[in-house]
Amino acid sequence: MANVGLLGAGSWGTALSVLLHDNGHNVTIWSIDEREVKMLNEKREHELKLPGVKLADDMVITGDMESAIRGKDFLVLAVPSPFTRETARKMRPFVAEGQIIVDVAKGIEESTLMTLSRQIEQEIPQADVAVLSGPSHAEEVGRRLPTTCVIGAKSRKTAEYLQSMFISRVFRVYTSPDILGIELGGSLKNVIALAAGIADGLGYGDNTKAALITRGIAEIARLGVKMGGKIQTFTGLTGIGDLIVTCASVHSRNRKAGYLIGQGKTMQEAMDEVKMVVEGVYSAKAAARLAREYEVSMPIVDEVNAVLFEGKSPAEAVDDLMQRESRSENTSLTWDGE
Ligand SMILES: NC(=O)C1=CN([C@@H]2O[C@H](COP(=O)(O)OP(=O)(O)OC[C@H]3O[C@@H](n4cnc5c(N)ncnc54)[C@H](OP(=O)(O)O)[C@@H]3O)[C@@H](O)[C@H]2O)C=CC1
Ligand SMILES: O=C(CO)COP(=O)(O)O
Repeated sequence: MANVGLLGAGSWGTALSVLLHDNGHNVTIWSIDEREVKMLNEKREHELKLPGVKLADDMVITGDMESAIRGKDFLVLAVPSPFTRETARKMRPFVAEGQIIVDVAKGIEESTLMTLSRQIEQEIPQADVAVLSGPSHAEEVGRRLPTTCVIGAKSRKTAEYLQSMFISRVFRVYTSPDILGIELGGSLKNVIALAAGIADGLGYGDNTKAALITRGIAEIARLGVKMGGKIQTFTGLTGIGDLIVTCASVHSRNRKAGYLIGQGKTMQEAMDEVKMVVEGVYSAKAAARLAREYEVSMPIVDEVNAVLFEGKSPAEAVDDLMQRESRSENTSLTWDGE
C-alpha cells in the first residue's frame, strides 16, 4: 500500500484517484480551486465532471499543495497541459530528491514545443518523471470498465513500480521506455479527434471517420518517428489505440468540441459547451509548428488549424483534404523493378 498525492481534481484526476483507492492506496487529492475542494469534501463526488463516481470517505481532498506532496510515495499530475508548467513550478519546493511524478495529461507547450514530462523535468529537476497514457476515458475508468494503459519511465524499475501501483483486474498496465513516443501520440491524437468530430458534425459517415483515423496515425507516426519516438509506440495503445477511442467515443471532449464546430459553432462556443479541457485546441498550433520544423507533411493538422484559427469553413477543409494532389498511400512502397 502506497501514499499517493494526486494533483488536479478534474474528471481524469478524480477517476484515477478512485482507481488508486480501489487498489488499496492512501490517496490525497489536491485542487487549485477552493470551491472544488469544498464541493468534493461535502458531496464526495464530482457532480459536474464525473457524476455517479463516489469518492471514499478516507480520501483526503485539500487545497494545501504541500501536504499533498510531502512524504508521498509517488505523485500523479493530472492538471490540463496549459497549467502543467505553472503547477510544476509551485510543486518544486515540496518535491523530494528522486520522488516519482507520473504525468497523466496530454499536450505540447505552444511556446516551447516541449512535451509535458520535459517541462516538469525543467521545473522540478530533482523529480523522477514518468507518464501514463492510453485509451482511457475517465467516465469508463470511474465505472470500473476494463481499460488498458501504458506507463512510460526512464528506468525499468520506476516503470514496473508504477505498473504495480496502477494495475488491477479492470485496469491493465503495460510498461515502455519510449516516453517521447507516448507523449507525442497522446497529444497529437487530440488534434485528429477534433477533425473526426468535425466530420461527425458535418454529417459525414463511418468511411470518413476510418479515413481520418488511418491517415491521422500516419501523420502522427511520421512526425513522431522523426522526432525520436518509436514506431512500435505509434502502432500501440498510446498511439493508434488512443486515437481510435478519442475519435469514436461519446465521452471524448475533443470529438465533442469538433462535432459542435462541424455543426457551425465557433471554437470558443464549442469549448464553453464542453466545459472540460479540450486539449486538441492547445496542441493544434504546436503540432503544425513541429511539422514545419521537422519538415513533415501533416495535412489534417493543417486543416484543423485553418478551421480553428483562420475561420475556414469545416466543409471546405474536408473538401481540400479530399482534393489534394493524388499520391501513393505509402511512398516507401515501390513496384518490383523500380
Ligand atoms: N478526462 C479524461 O477522460 C482523460 C483526460 N486526460 C488528460 O488529463 C488532463 C486533465 O483532463 P481532465 O481531467 O479531463 O480535465 P478537466 O477539465 O475535467 O479538469 C481540469 C482540472 O484542472 C483544474 N484547473 C483549472 N485551472 C487550473 C490551474 N490554473 N492550475 C491547476 N489546475 C487547474 C480544474 O479546476 P476547475 O474545475 O476549477 O476548472 C480541474 O480540476 C488533460 O490533459 C486530458 O487530456 C487523459 C486521459 C483521459
Ligand atoms: O485522452 C483521452 C482518452 O484516452 C481523453 O480524450 P478527450 O480529452 O478527447 O476526452
